Amino acid sequence: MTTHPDDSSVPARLFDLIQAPLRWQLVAVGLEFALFDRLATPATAADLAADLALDAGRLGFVLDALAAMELLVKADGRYRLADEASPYLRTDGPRSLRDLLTTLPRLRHGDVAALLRGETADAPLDMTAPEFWDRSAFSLRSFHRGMGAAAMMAVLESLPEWPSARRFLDVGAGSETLSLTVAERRPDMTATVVDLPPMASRIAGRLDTAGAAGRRVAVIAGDFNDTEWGGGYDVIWASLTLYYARDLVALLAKARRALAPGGVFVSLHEGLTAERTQPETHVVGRLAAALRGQGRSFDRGAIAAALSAAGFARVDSRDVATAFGPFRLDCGRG
Ligand SMILES: C[S@@+](CC[C@H](N)C(=O)[O-])C[C@H]1O[C@@H](n2cnc3c(N)ncnc32)[C@H](O)[C@@H]1O
Repeated sequence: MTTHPDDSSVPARLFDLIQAPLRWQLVAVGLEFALFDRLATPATAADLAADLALDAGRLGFVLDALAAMELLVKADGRYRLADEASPYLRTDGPRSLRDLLTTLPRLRHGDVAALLRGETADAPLDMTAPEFWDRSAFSLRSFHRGMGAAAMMAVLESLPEWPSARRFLDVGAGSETLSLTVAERRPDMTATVVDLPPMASRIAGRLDTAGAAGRRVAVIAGDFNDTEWGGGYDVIWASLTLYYARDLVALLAKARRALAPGGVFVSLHEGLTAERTQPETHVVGRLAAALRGQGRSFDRGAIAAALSAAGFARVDSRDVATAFGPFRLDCGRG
């Protein structure tokens, strides 16, 4: 979707950046006007403009630009949602990223100059408000359904312990999606998620309507630092959540105690390198949060070192490429 994908020279990258905010705005406009849902069936700009009370000529420019980005296909003057984009951009798509796309930019984008000057350009997040947790839950579920769970399942299914695993624990799960996928794919397994009470209640609500697989997923509501997790887990998973450990080594030691003999603790987090200037996805993506005083990224090797300090006899680490950036996988055994 970039102008010159083969040219990574500085001028080409700078020129491309002029377009980047426009690309994002086009997607945002597509969501705001439900263009992607409407174009599940082909329509002309005039058809759509009449429905939306917009000017057909101007709408045509927007639709052409979305077609240039290969999110729409234009043929004989009619536009339709590209097949490849459909599961992600339709509201009812099985992997709809709509909730993620409408919430995450509010956190990631910001007035960098104002934040740099120390002016608080945005209202602080109110973690006591139900709306905060609703938005987080919708955003995380969308992230997990659209891309997170697929990448995480690929990691889990690559573990040598996975075929014989029976009990799975997801610490700081954020949604039921990963555990439900485990339960659906593996009728011989049960899963447990731990999350803070407001998130746990939203997860439990979804599981209630998730049928037989949902009944094999248990929810523990509480702060993972203090709550009892039970024990005997074959695989304990923690992704993008260890920032909230009060004492990382103590939390990992707790995970180790909760493992069954032969079990494995698996962490998937960024691992910053090059003096915290790489990978770009995480450094730039988390810039606004960092400027708001919420910078929480791990350095590469930090989790592996904490696993050793927590008593794991064997720690293996490798890089994992995902649609949402490069990550470091750290596994603790023994
Ligand atoms: C960024 S999300 C990550 C969700 C998911 N693991 C993933 O990889 O996408 C962090 C999750 O950790 C949960 N969390 C944060 N602090 C927690 C704590 N002290 N105890 C339990 N869960 C916590 C949040 O509610 C949220 O669901």
